[in-house]
Amino acid sequence: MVVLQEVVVAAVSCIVASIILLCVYRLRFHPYAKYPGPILGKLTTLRAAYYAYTGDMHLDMERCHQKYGKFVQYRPNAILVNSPEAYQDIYGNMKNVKKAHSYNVHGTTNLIGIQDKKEYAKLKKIMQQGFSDAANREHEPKVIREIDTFIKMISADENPGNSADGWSSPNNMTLWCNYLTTDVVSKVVFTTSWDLLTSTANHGITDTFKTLVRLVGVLHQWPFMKYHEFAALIFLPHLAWSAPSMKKFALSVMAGRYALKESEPSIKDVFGLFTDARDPETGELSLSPLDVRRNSSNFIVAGSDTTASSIAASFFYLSNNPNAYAKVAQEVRSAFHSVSDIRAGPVLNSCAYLRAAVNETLRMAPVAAQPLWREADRGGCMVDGEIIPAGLNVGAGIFSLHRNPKAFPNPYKYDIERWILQPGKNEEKEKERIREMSRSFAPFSVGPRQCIAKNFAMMELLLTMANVFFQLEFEKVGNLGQGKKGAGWGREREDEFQFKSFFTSYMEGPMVRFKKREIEANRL
Ligand code: HEM
Repeated sequence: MVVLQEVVVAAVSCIVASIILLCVYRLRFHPYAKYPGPILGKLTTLRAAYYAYTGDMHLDMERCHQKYGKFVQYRPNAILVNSPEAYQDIYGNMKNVKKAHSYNVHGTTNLIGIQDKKEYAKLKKIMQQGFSDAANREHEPKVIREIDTFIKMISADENPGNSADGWSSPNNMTLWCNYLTTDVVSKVVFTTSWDLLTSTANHGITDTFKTLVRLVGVLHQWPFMKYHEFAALIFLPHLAWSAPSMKKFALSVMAGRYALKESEPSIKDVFGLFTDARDPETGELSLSPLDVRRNSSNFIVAGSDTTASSIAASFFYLSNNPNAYAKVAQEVRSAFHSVSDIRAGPVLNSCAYLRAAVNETLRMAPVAAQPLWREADRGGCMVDGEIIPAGLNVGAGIFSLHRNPKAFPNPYKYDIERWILQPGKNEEKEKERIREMSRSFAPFSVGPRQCIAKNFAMMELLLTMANVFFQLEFEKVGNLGQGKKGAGWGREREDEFQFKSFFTSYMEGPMVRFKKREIEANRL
């Protein structure tokens, strides 16, 4: 009995001593110990996991920068750096960094999760064809068809809440934008979709996506990546269900796509492009069926809530800012003569206020607001004048970057004019001002691992908002989604759209009602 007691005491002492030694090492001798940061963050990565879980990580990072400065030790092995220079040093081209080990959570053969640069280059060569300029031109009619349905649904006359003056009943735009973008991206990738805009049968998928990106966000901060699936089941069962649920939804849409291909062998889509891709040297298929499935499903997740949140945020900010609304409305309504004119191209590109409104929305509500961790490669790297030793993580938050008052004066204000050349001022200086500001603007990230479908996403955003402005009037109803007094640090500004920073962001609302404008609304 005494022997057992001694063994237990010795074991406990060893554990306590190891923990104390680890704490001393992390606080005093770790290469990152010299940077300021929250004590708990220096000791354990679970602090970051907690903020990823609550969805307040973007605010916590911003608060840390305000308290500790540009460099913050946010986790034992990871620092955050907040400056435009640091952003380019970490994410720009030809940098000696790779994606952090935590990206394994996406799967090691999934484009977004690949660490190895050679393997990544091989896969990217195939996948970027799916969203090249030529491919986007082919996708455009599919996008427009879904936007047509979206507009019909949000402004539906048969809506029982419609008032006599033609306004629809209020729509929760986070939900409707998710239905739109999920239908768009699944049509583009698989030719078929769950028809979320017109049927409620699969509306559960939005909850699956939301839970999945929350789970992935937490696991990105999890201490032991090797056992992340097991850890998720034990510690986060209320989130872990989303992975098998996502697989089920993906398989159902793929089954629909196979059936369609039987009856219409000529269909062309991104899934087909991935399936048929061949290695130019061997002539063998480049991707296994499993990798095609995983990557295609990943495109659905990556391409739905991101664009949905950006469109929902556009509705929030434009309905909250009458001057911006009026300028975009006037511009769009005079640029196009009919609905069928609204296409990607020079006229859409000439809508400076529309683009300014979208840019300003992406600045205020960036959808990738968690730190996108990178790992210094062999030999280390330099970030804003500091040496990052090999193997350690470094990151910069897009949310903090977009609120840097040096780059964006009055950063909490939604101000589309900041993106417009101001009349009466020196044009060259104005262009330089906007160029300089754009160095701190990175909603799609920058460099080799920036969003692969950035141009597609911008096309979808601009086409959606141009069509809405051309065909409808809209106004906000109530306060859903906005900041309010007592809501906690960073959540009190009433004119700011609030979101949860999971791996991608999640919002609620705004509630918006619509009224049809009197125009010729038939596509030619
Ligand atoms: C407004 C909409 C969007 C925003 C703001 C956005 C933003 C981003 C950001 C910041 C990244 C970098 C992530 C990282 O470093 O871990 C990224 C990567 C990615 N995005 Fe997007 N995205 C959007 C829409 C889309 C769409 C529509 C698709 C697909 C149809 C897509 C597919 C991807 C993929 C596959 C990656 C991984 C690329 C890689 O690792 O090389 N995104 N996106």
